[in-house]
Amino acid sequence: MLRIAVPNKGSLSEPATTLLREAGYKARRDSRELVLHDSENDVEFFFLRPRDIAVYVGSGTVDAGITGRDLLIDSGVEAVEHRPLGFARSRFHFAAPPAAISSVEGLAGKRIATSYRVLVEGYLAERGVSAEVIRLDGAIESTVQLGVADAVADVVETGSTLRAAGLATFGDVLLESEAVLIRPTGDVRPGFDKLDRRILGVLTAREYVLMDFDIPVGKVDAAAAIAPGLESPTVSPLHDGSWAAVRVMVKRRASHRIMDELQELGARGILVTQIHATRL
Ligand SMILES: Nc1ncnc2c1ncn2[C@@H]1O[C@H](COP(=O)(O)OP(=O)(O)OP(=O)(O)O)[C@@H](O)[C@H]1O
Ligand SMILES: O=P(O)(O)OC[C@H]1O[C@H](OP(=O)(O)OP(=O)(O)O)[C@H](O)[C@@H]1O
Ligand SMILES: [Mg+2]
Repeated sequence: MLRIAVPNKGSLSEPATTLLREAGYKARRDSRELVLHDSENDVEFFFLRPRDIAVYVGSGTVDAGITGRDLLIDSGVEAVEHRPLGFARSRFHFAAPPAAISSVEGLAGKRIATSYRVLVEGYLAERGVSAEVIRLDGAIESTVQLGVADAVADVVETGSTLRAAGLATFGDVLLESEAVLIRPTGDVRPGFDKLDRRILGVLTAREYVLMDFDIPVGKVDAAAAIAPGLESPTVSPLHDGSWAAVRVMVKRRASHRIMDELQELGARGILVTQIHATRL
């Protein structure tokens, strides 16, 4: 039975649960449930703190886990980042009051508050900057105002938390993070590939839509040039022999541009349908 660690709280928890549900796994009914046995799919889910998940996977206690890339790196453990999952995207930045510090070199001798000590100390060491790193659990942006730090190093998504605290980022982005599927180093555990295929099926379905349209037969080639599909479009004859029905997968992001172009070409009855799962 495959043992999978899933975030029980925070930004990762809900999207991870949704992904697994869409991949056909049993969902927990109560957010206090810590273990969920899905006998139909021969897997067991352990709901754990996202920061601890890398540790359980790294030690091989569980066979797979979902966590953040930043948390995996900060844990310092060795585990394989097997697949990015496209949610909980964030950037990791230094920030300080704009007039006070504006470069990484300017951090020398200063106090930096962060929840990601290993990540920050690694970055500073690489650049030969010596500073005091203060490890705190959260609300990092408040530490400068509270006088316990001169700068922070934290997760930024929209930047509104930083702005509200009167801080501005400086230097390079330390890390681009998102949720990732991780596994222990060494041989892939039995059942892992099936989990991975199911997840990939859902991620691909989210990326594509199905497009149907009718087009005069003489314009099918031009339509296929606009929307070539993955292999090639499915073309079916209409009862009126001068028209054809075409079905094709297109990238969700491109779907409106493609509809514009097909309509200009002479396509009619263009329909876009959501795909729930795929195996390509
Ligand atoms: N506002 C955010 N937007 C996007 N991703 C975020 C945000 N905050 C945290 N993350 C990401 O979510 C992952 C989990 O972070 P963490 O465990 O700190 O949870 P959290 O969402 O901050 O919840 P909490 O701090 O309440 O426990 C990390 O990979 C982090 O980069
Ligand atoms: O750039 P923004 O969109 O403002 O998001 C970034 C903020 O979100 C997270 O905080 P969270 O809400 O998890 O609180 P925490 O600091 O207690 O972890 C993160 O630690 C930042 O503070
Ligand atoms: Mg947080």
